[in-house]
Amino acid sequence: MDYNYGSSFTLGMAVLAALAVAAALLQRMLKIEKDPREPPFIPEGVPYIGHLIGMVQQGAKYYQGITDRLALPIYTLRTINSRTYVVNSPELAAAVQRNSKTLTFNPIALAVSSRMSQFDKATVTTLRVNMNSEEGNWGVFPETHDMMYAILAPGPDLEDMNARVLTQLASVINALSPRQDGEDMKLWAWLRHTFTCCSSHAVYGPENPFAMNPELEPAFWDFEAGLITLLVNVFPSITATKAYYGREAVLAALREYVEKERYRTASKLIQERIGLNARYGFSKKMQAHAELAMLFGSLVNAAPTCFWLLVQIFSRPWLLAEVREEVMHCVSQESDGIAIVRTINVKRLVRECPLFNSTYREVLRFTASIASSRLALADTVISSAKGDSYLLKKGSVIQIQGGVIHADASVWGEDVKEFKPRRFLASPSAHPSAVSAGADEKHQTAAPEPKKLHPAAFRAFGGGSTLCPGRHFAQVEILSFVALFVAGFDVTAVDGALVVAPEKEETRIPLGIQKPLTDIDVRVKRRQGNEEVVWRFVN
Ligand code: HEM
Repeated sequence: MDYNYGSSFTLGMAVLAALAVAAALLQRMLKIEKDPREPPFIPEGVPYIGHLIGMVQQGAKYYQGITDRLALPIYTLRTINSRTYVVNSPELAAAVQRNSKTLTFNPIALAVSSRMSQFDKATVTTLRVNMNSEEGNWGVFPETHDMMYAILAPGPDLEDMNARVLTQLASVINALSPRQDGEDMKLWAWLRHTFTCCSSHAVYGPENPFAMNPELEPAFWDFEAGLITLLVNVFPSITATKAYYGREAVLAALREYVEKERYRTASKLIQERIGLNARYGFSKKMQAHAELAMLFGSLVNAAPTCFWLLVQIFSRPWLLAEVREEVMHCVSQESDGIAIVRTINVKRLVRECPLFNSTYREVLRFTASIASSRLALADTVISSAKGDSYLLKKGSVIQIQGGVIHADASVWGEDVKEFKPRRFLASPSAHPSAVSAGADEKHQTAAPEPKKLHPAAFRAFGGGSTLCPGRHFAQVEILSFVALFVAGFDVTAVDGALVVAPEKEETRIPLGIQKPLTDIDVRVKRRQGNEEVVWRFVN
């Protein structure tokens, strides 16, 4: 007995000792040296993983909750043995963007895209070479970046893409019935379909994957809806079934697109992308997989932005009347003896319609709660013009929380929660205090000397070296489409009442413009005198 007791006691002691040593080792491994110059650490409920649980469970709301409690311009969240710095102020966002040599996006892009696009090992190795331009401007990442920004900047290549999308959009709208009683439709579903077809035609050409495989569209949107769970990558075929099979279908269609060289009729952007990846030795399969992220980026934001812009304008008669007046100045008319042709001048829409463009930007402020991410390649001190400075340690992730900045009353004014079409009226960077407080939204006017809004405060397109290169194309497709509705159509509820904006879908981790939570039924009717009009765009 004694012997047995003694041996189990000894065994118990040994196990306890082993556990104690393991715990001490673990604690040492997980210990992170805090530097007083770092942004303040936010205590976590559960040691090491409390913030991770919060981020996964609450997503964007977790960050907003911390800001509501503490209102810090920047803070640190400890995540196991690493840290995430969360940036909430435009001044510090600009400072992060300025330090683009050490605070870079590409390692994060590589991690996400290799998972999303299922790159093989050889491709990941190729992508990694000189990824951060350490040895000059070569390598897949640096060259793709420069090529895309050049092609999508104002110039002949962009004009070509614009012309392609405008022809498509006009033909969809011209096909709308001239019947007296109009056409009823589910607005979100219709816009999503229209933009999937027209934008992919403009970017990927007439033989784009959706044109060749009409059943692909629902598969693509299944993939889009479940992307975050898919990226977590824990038994994705079970945990994110629809997204998983959606991605499989899109990847198969992209492989066929590359295999059959259907990109030969695509925009210069896609021809150059595929050519560049081929030069760097990507297999045909990987050239196709690399297009998944581009397809995603070019499709997911235009349709919801267009939805909100249409709904915000058509739900306010005063706004519709004023925007219509602006837009009609950009419309010319001729008759070919058979039909009346009305042409919308797109350049004038962008330059000469201040309220329309201000409403567009307010829609983006209101619905884009996107975070920009960077990885610290070296210890970096960032300082704002206000004189505060912070140390960001090597190996940490930095997140600029666009949604939190877009909802910050100290940046936008006390009316930050309201949708104010005139908010951006005084100038693209005018401070919203330009809008006289107290007046109703119709009668607000731009003040004579508006306080400047910080250039990094408007975050719908990100900022710095990763500022969305597609923003010019997006502006043209969205403004043109909505302008045509404003000029030639009435959009109401099916009973003729004003349309009412639905709630926004509160996805936990928004990857783009928030979508409507529910679709709305609308009646689209040609305006009197426009029944037989053929619409065109000139770019
Ligand atoms: C309303 C529409 C759009 C919105 C709100 C939007 C927003 C964004 C945002 C937030 C980023 C990341 C910026 C960052 O991390 O700092 C981005 C990147 C990007 N966008 Fe857009 N985008 C839109 C339309 C488009 C379109 C139509 C295209 C292509 C034709 C496009 C192509 C891209 C590309 C290629 C990148 C990656 C840039 C890089 O890797 O550096 N976007 N966009």
